[in-house]
Amino acid sequence: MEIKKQTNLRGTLTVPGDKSISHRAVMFGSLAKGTTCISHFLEGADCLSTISCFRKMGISIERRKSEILVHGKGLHGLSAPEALLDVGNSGTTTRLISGILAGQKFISELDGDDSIRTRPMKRIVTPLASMGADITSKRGNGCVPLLIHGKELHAVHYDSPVASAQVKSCVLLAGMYADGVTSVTEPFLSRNHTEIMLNYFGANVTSEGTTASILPEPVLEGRAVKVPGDISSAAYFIAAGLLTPGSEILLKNVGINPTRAGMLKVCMDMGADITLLNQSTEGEPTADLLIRTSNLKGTTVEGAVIPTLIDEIPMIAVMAAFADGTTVIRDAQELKVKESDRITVMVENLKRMGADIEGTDDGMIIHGGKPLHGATIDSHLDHRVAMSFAVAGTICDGSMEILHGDCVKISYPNFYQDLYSLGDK
Ligand SMILES: O=C(O)C1=C[C@@H](OP(=O)(O)O)[C@@H](O)[C@H](O)C1
Ligand SMILES: C=C(OP(=O)(O)O)C(=O)O
Repeated sequence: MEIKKQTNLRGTLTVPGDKSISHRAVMFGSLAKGTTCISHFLEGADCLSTISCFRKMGISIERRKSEILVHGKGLHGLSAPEALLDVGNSGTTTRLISGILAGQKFISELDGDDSIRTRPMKRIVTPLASMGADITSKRGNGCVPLLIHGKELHAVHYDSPVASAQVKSCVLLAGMYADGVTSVTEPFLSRNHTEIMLNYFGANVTSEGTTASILPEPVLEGRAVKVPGDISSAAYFIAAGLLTPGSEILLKNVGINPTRAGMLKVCMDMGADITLLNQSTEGEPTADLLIRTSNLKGTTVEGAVIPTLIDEIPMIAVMAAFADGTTVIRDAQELKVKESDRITVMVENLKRMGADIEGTDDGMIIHGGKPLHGATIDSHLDHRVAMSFAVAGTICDGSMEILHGDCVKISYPNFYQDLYSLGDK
């Protein structure tokens, strides 16, 4: 994929629906009684993997032009899948569905692509096993393929060593099938979409600090879910708008849940001109984001903010390379176990562009403001890496090529069309 330089980004953009919320709407809709109607659903490959898994367990899911209809069968309505469940590239599908499958009365098997086959699943197998689940990593390496024999589950309190919404959600979902109150404490608060949406569907989830608890056997009712724009997708246009000279763009209806919106805080710390308009606090909070070209300066990104912007760090690293001064990113060791090792891959590719960057065990140190030029970038089939460098390519001089650039289909199928929709024609 060849990337062209752009100037004067102007206009309005609606980014695709939130990936995390789209996955959950399909899953919880499948376990609810009645029909769940999902609007602005993300038609990315990851969310389509979730649809395919639930269809294989007997759930009828209709894909209409502007909405998805999930005809749920209740908490105990899934049927044994005839074939293995293909989770594709999606960590969210794998970890959340495992919590559900652990409590079923049937056996199931999960497998996916080469990337998901390297991602750690012990982090969910350990708490699920403590609840009485029977899960085996078929290759004995703690990764998929996973074989799950559904069992009667016991309620536990789980102290998670990682701030991960996928681990938290997995345990809470298993807790729906347990014999008492199940709770999870995490070191920092991760995204709380599961807690919000399960309650909306009729479950009883309470949150106190970094602990979330769920009562068993909820009666979930089908609902209308309006998926907000994905702030992780908006991140590319926030960065492009801030860094491209002569820009003023409006990103409509973006989710700004505080457990997800750390990118906005970091941008403000870097000196960004961002205005929040039309804020709504009904359900998941949303706003329109007005982005204007800004002179950015370096900052420090660490601690509790990390889980609230974990997927945006590749884009933040690129912004930091264009900003003046030094940016330090710490406490982000989770980046090593995403679709690629995002510390190594960002450092390797930013160096190719001429950046002064160094990887650390848990992040990066970027001395910004060096002249950057186009390069051949290896996305390592990681959608966030491809999109971050595509944005970089619209700003820097010289030709930029992204290898395996089509991996953007995982979370943003129309990314390149949208990227070129705002610049001078
Ligand atoms: O729960 C979710 O929807 C997600 C949680 C995060 O993963 P972790 O839970 O592994 O941090 C994030 O990186 C992923 O893109 C989506
Ligand atoms: C890490 C990501 O997703 P997942 O864990 O669902 O594969 C991501 O989208 O950046």
